[in-house]
Amino acid sequence: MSDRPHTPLLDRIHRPADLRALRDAELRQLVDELRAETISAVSETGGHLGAGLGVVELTVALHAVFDTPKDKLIWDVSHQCYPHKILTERRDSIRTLRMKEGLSGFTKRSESPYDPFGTAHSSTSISAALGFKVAGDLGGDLPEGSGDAIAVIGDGAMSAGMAFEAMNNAGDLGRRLFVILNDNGMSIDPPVGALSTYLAKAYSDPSLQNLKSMADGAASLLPGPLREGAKRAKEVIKNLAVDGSLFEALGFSYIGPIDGHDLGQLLPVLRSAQENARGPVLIHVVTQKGKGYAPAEGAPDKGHATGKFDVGTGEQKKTPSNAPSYSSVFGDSLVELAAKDDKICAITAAMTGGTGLNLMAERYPSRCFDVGIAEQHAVTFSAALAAGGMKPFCTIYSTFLQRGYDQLVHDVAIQRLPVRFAIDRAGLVGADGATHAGSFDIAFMSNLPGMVVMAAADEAELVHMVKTAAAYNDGPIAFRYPRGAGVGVELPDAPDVLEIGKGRIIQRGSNIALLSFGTRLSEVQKAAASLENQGITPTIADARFAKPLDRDMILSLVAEHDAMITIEEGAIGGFGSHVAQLLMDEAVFDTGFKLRTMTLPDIFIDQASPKDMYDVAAMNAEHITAKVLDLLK
Ligand SMILES: Cc1ncc(C[n+]2csc(CCOP(=O)(O)OP(=O)(O)O)c2C)c(N)n1
Ligand SMILES: CC(=O)[C@@H](O)[C@H](O)COP(=O)(O)O
Ligand SMILES: [Mg+2]
Repeated sequence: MSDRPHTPLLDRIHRPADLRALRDAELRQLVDELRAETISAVSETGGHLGAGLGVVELTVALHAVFDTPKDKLIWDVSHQCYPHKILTERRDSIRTLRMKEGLSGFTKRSESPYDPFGTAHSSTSISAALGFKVAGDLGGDLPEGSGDAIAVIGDGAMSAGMAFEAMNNAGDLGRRLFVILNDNGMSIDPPVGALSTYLAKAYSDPSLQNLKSMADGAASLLPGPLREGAKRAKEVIKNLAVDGSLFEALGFSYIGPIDGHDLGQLLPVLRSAQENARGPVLIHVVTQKGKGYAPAEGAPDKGHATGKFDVGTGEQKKTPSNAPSYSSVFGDSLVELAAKDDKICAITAAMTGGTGLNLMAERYPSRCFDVGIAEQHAVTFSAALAAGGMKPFCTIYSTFLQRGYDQLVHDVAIQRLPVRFAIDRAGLVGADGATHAGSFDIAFMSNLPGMVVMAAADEAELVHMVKTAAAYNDGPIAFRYPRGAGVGVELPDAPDVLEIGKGRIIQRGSNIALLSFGTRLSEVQKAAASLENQGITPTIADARFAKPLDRDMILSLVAEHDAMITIEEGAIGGFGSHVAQLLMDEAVFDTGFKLRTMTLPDIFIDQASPKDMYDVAAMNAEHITAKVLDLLK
C-alpha cells in the first residue's frame, strides 16, 4: 500500500471538461467524493439534500458523456443541482448556497453558462430542452453553437400536464432530444397518481425482474437505432412488462429502467444514446432519494429539504420557535371545522406537508386530495367540487397558484363558485428566492370580479379567516398568510366569522393613518412604537380585506387624517392600488390628502433571510418610520 497522501480527484475537477479526461474507474471515485462534498456543503447551508444525493452518479455520467455547456443540460425544478454546481466552476462558492449574495439554490442563467435555463417551478425542463434544440437547428444565435439538449425530470415533476404537453410536441417534431426520467419513487411526499403506479410497475413487475437476469442479451431489446452502441449495457432492458410504453406512444424511444447508481449501466447507455439517437429518447433511470447518506435515505420526505445539520448524526440545528407555523395553524383550524362539517374538503398539489394538510389527510383521507404537481387541475377540480355542493379549500403556495390562473378566472371566478383559496407562502419566503416569492397573488386575485381577498395579520386572524371562508358560500374567497412561524399571539378558542369587507382599527392616533394588509402589521406596530418616542402617534388599521375594500373605514380614516400609508407584502398593483383607485374616484386628492403605498418594489429580489429581503424591499419597521417622517415633513 502506498503511503502517499491521497489527493481527492474532486480537487482536480473545476469544470466538466476536466472530468471527461478521467477513466471510468476514476469517475467512480469522483462520485464518492462529490457525494461527500454535497453532504458537507448542505450541512453548513441547509437546503435540498435528498434529490441531489440521488443524482450524484447521473450528474457525473451526464457531464462525462455530453459536451456541456455546449450541450444544454436542464434540471427540472433544479433542487437536485448542487452536485452539478460543484462540478461546474462553483465548488468554491458552494457553501454560500441559498444565502444572501450567494449561489442560488436553483439553476440560474445569470450564474453560469452551465445553467442554460432557470428552473424552480416544476415540469418545465422538456419544453426548455426542446426550445434549445429547435433554436439550434434553426441557427439561433447561441454563441457556443448548437448542441444536444437534455432534460432531467423527476417522477413527481413528470406527472404535471406541462411535461406531457412538451412530450406531445417533441414526439411530433421528432428532433433528437434526451429526456432522463429520474425515477426515485418520491415527490416531496410519497408520490401519488396513476403515472406513479405505472412507473413503479415498470421496475417491480416480476416478469421484468426475470428479464433483468437475462441482462447479457439486453442490448438486443433496445430500439433499433440505439442497439449497436449498447452492446456493453449489460443491465439495459426495454420495458416489455408494460403493455405499450406510454412514452413510446408519445413518439419517444424508451430505454430502461436502468440503475441510476451504477455507472456501469449509466455510462454505456448514455454513450450509446448520445452516439446513436436520431429522434427523441427517454431514458428511465431508477434512483434513490438521499442515496448514500443514511439520515436522508431513512426519511426521504424530510431529507427533501433540511436546515443545517450535524453530518455525523444527521441532527438538524434548528432555532426553536415559540409560535406555531402559519401552515400548521391553518391545517389545525381546517381539521376542527371539517370535524363539524362533512362538506369541507381540501386539495393540495403535491404539498401536503408544506401546507399543513397532513392532519387533514390523516383524519379525513376521503376528503383530502393530493392531486400531484398539477395546480391547474387542482383549481378546476376544486371548482367542480364546489359546483357539486362541497366546500373545497384549494390550498396552494402563492407562487405555484400562478400556474392555475386561467382556471381561477375561467372555471372559478366567472362561474362565481365558492372555492376557498388558502394561499400559503404569501410574500417573500427567504432562501428559495425570487422564484418562490409569493408576490403577485394580491394583484391577480383582487382584479377578479366577485373574488373576496383577505390577508391574515397574525395567526389568530388566520384562524378567523379559515372560519370565515368556510362560512362563505356566495362565491370564491381567498386568504393569504406567509411562510414560517406566527408572531406568538394567543389563538381564539371560538373563531369568528368576519364581516366581509370590514377592517379593524388597531390603534387610534392623529395626522397619519397606517393601513396594513397582512403580516406587515407587526412591523407597522414596531414603527409606531419608535414614532411615539418622537411625539407622533399614528392611527393603525388592519384592512383584513383587499377586496371588497372597507370603503367606510378607509374614507373615515381619510376624513380624520392628513395622510395615509398602505403597506402590503405584495407587488405593485395590489391592495395599495385598489385604495388609490378608491381615493381617486372619491376625489379625496383634490383636498390635498396625501397617500403613499408601500409594496414590494418592481424587481425580483434574490434569496436571503426574509428580514434581509424585506430590507431590500424597504418594508421593515425602520423604513415605515422613515416613510412616515418624510410624509409628515
Ligand atoms: C409547479 C410546482 N409545484 C410544486 C413544486 C414544489 N416541489 C418542488 S420539488 C417537488 C417534488 C418533485 O418530485 P420529483 O420531480 O420526483 O423530484 P425529486 O425531489 O423526487 O427528485 C415539488 C412538489 C414546484 N417546485 N413547482
Ligand atoms: C423546490 C421546491 O419547490 C420546494 O421544495 C420548496 O423549496 C419548498 O418550500 P418550503 O420549504 O417553503 O415548503
Ligand atoms: Mg422523485
